[in-house]
Amino acid sequence: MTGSITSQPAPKGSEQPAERPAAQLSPTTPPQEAVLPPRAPEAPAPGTLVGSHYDHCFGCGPQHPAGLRMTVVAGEGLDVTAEFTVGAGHQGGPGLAHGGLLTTAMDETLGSLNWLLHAAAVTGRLETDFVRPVPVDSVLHIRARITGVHGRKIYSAAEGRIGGPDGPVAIRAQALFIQVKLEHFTQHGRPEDIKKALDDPDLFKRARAFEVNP
Ligand SMILES: CCCCCCCCCCCCCCCC(=O)SCCNC(=O)CCNC(=O)[C@H](O)C(C)(C)COP(=O)(O)OP(=O)(O)OC[C@H]1O[C@@H](n2cnc3c(N)ncnc32)[C@H](O)[C@@H]1OP(=O)(O)O
Repeated sequence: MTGSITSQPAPKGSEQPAERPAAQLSPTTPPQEAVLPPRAPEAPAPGTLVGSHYDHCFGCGPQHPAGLRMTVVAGEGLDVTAEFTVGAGHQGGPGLAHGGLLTTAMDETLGSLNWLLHAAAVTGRLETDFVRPVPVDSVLHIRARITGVHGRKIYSAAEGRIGGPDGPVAIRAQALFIQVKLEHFTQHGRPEDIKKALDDPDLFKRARAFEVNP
């Protein structure tokens, strides 16, 4: 049996106000005062891999057993490119990518941009528009760029295309990342994972660098 959603009259007192408030900018749109800073001296050279920030990250960790294992390449400016191959294990509808996983791929790519500023930052807000379905076996070609920085807030945007790097857009995303100090991880993360992470000499080097230059 198929059902349909019937419209009910709104309860008394819940009517829309006669005048709508003026359209507001999305919190992922940089304010006028935002700037585009230069790449950090430590930023990966254009054309080179940005590198995983944590071996067990679901998005980029090479040791994650079921993660997306994404690799991201630094662009010439405050931009990166990445590819995500949609496998059979990534399905939502039959033969189609799950939207949440596509969002994860966008989040991971957008998060990689912060390395170009040598900033440790976490996603505060992520908005996605799913423009067309993405079939299993497609490669999602993602291009992402920083659109502005204001204080601790890093604004960015990305598109994911299918059928080639210049193919039609399948997904768009805008994000607001917030710079955090090392304590964000050490205070909130599961202690055994924090200990393991701090024991990793490479990660520790990066984390220390953030601590002295947050
Ligand atoms: C030992 C191990 C070392 C590891 C070294 C590795 C380092 C590199 C790891 C990178 C990892 C990336 C991984 C992939 C990307 C994720 O998946 S990150 C995981 C998902 N995100 C999270 O878990 C974040 C959870 N949220 C939080 O912890 C806190 O809300 C935040 C985001 C840190 C902000 O809290 P806060 O520091 O107290 O700052 P707060 O004053 O609330 O906000 C600052 C500003 O941002 C604005 N803001 C904050 N949230 C929002 C929002 N949702 N919407 C709009 N505006 C907002 C505020 O309004 C405020 O604006 P102003 O007043 O300054 O104008």
